[in-house]
Amino acid sequence: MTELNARAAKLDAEDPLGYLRAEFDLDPAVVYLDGNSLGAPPRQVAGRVEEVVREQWGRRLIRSWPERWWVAPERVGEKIAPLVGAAPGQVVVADSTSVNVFKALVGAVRLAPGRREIVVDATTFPTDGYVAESAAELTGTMVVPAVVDELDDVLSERTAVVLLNQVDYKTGRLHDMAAATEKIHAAGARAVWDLCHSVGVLPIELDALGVDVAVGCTYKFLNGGPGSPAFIYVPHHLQAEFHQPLPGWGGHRDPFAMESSYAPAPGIARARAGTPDILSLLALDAALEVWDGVDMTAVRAKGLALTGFFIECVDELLGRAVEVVTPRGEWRGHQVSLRHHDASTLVAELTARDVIGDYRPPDVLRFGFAPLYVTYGDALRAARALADLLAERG
Ligand SMILES: Cc1ncc(COP(=O)(O)O)c(C=O)c1O
Ligand SMILES: Nc1c(O)cccc1C(=O)C[C@H](N)C(=O)O
Repeated sequence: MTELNARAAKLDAEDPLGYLRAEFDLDPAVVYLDGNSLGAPPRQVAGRVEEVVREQWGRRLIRSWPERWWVAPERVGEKIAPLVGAAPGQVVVADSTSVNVFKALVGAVRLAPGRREIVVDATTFPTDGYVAESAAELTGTMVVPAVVDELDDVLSERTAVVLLNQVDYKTGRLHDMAAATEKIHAAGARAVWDLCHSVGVLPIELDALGVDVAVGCTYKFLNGGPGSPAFIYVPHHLQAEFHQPLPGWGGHRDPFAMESSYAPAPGIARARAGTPDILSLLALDAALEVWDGVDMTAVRAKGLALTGFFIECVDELLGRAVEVVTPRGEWRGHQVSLRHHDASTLVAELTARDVIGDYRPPDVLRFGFAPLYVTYGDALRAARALADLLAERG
């Protein structure tokens, strides 16, 4: 046994979160390192979805709406709230992240009257940039791209809103939410955070940091399933003024009164738009049960240790054949990105060997390390598989 094998075995044996892997329905033959794109299914989800279809839909039929479904977006939002440092009544699950970015940006621009610029993280996931352009067009503002480390260069009395990612989807870099939010507020602007790659990764403190609006998806580290609905956070003190641009009946103060004019619900429900996607929402509801009693500090510690161990394995087994793009210090999420000119083919070949990561253009191999189910042994096997592939090519 090599030294790396012995280390991986010891780390797995001593892992305080190791017991959680058994809660996921994973193929033991597969090394799954793409939970930063689509999380793995917790075991209880399949049965719960079946029960929802058979009992709640099949037997209770439309009675399920008043009995339990209509308030599910807020109820499931309360399960996400502790994961993002939000007191009750400030998170609702609804729509996709793209739709929520739109609601968040337009709503936040309206909270910054007289200001004409939306600053957007220049390396953001494309949807945020596309949606920001549209939000700017509709609100008479303009988009200003920014390097997150150089916010001072773009912030001014013109800035209405700044949209940033806590963790960059391509490099895995973690940004300093506290420092950036403080700067944004010092400039008199609103801070909107996209938490897609950080929720379920590290302790997040939205209330404590005074974040204005946040959005995030639930199908990555929260394991809600393909297309599970996203969430949006608006703190209590901004809710009354938060006028989002999709005033569907779902966000009305009295939806079933069917009034002819729109009046927003008094609380976070005003961030809803139309009918909730119940099957996906209740799959997410079941998936979130795995977080019960899990300490986010332990999750973060394991995520850093796992990604750190993977980087060590890459250094030792691959040397300079690839470039580690992800920061080696603590400012990273739970993914490691490697640069190689033939990244796309390598990812396909790794998948054929049951090691699943993903490719992001033009030259990045991305590996996600979900601490609830990825092992140190998985990290080593992935690095070794990549090293073997490159060795076979000579
Ligand atoms: C940072 C970020 N924002 C948004 C999205 C996706 O938005 P949607 O859930 O609407 O597809 C993703 C991933 O798909 C993402 O990585
Ligand atoms: N949302 C996705 C989808 O519907 C299909 C494939 C991938 C995704 C993703 O989530 C991509 C992901 N946000 C990323 O960081 O690249």
